[in-house]
Amino acid sequence: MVTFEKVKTLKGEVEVPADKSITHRSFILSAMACGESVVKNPLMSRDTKATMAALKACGVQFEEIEDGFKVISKGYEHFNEPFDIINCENSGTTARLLTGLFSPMRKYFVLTGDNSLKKRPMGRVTEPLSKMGAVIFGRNNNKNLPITILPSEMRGIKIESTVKSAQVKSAIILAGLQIDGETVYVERVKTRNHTEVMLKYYGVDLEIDNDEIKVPGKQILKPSIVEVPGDFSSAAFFIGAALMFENSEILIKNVGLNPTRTGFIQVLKDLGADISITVRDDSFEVRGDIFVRHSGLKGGKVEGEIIPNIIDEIPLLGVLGLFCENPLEIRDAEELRVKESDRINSIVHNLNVVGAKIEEYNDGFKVYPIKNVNDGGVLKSFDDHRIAMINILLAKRFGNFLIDSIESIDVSFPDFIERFELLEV
Ligand SMILES: O=C(O)C1=C[C@@H](OP(=O)(O)O)[C@@H](O)[C@H](O)C1
Ligand SMILES: C=C(OP(=O)(O)O)C(=O)O
Repeated sequence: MVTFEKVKTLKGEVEVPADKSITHRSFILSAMACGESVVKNPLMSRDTKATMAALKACGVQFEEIEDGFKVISKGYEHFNEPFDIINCENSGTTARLLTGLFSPMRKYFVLTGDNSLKKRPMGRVTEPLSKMGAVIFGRNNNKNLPITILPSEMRGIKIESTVKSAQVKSAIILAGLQIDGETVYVERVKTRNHTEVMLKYYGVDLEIDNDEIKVPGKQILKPSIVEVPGDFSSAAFFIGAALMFENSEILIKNVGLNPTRTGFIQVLKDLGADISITVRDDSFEVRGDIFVRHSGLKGGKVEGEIIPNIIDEIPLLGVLGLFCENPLEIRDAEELRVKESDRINSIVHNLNVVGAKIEEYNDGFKVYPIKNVNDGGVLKSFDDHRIAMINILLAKRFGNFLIDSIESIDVSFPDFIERFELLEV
């Protein structure tokens, strides 16, 4: 059990750890290129270490340098067959992207994960990859880890997205660029586009034509130098905190501001939040600073095409619902049920513990402004890093609440508490 002292106000400047999505991709794309790439300022967390370990198991070298890693590879055509099972730990991004990466390699791979990841859906990648010719077997009728990838003959075809997932899109693209023919991925609702943006930076030819991503086969990646910006989804906890703690003012520096990730700012501004951004650099992935001042929020309904853009921030948005003038309703977010925990269930559970009224739907929830905070209780983190960080915010805002465990923050933001406490006044 963990407890925290009640905090009133937060003030000052903070930097957040490097972007998790971009770190995974910078390791993977550097490994696919033939030669020496450099990844500066990567996130070194449980999830990204799992991706690095998997690539090392295929013979890719990671040499530590002062501000990151040199990645030395013979290119994707010359990956070694791993000697052992690959453990993707807690990371959906590792499992899905590596399934796409490995499936055309004509080698034998076995992928597994921790107890949470073994429950998360893999059919969303094994099915389309199998349509492209991949031979993949897995537990529960190929729907769950562990999975086995066997040698196969894949070819480019047209794949229509069935889930709103950047991980699925990325898996198909990573496979498509290694095989014969053109792969077309049709994405009806836009998801984060780091894979597309970064592949172009690594010299890959990719055509984006409305909702179609066209990937010519048999492409070569050129070794590159990348610097990973701060993670918007980690910055979101400070944006949310400034709006939860009265009189707060926080400047968050050097954050990735890719527009397919920053919908949370738009949603909050629509609710009445005082947030401004300053773009500093747009050369690799756009980045800049975010300034947030405590302000009143109106409430309302958030649904539709914005949802994939804010998917990792929705549980936090639920907490902000407590501080809105009117109820805040989230719909179309059924994907939350298959994250590290069932995040709809997790948020409903914890907001009930603090004394809020909250209605649960299959695809979301409705939070009512909080009237009477309970005297105390135990918040549960469900082994989910984003829920654990939310619980820390709730415990510091209301006092008196215990949290069952916060170890999972290692997955994306290992020093969250230290950075948060520097802002407390
Ligand atoms: O591609 C990525 O890096 C991610 C995509 C999203 O998952 P889905 O693709 O399952 O929506 C997101 O929730 C996850 O944190 C990271
Ligand atoms: C869902 C997440 O990550 P992943 O799918 O990579 O486990 C997350 O970081 O919130």
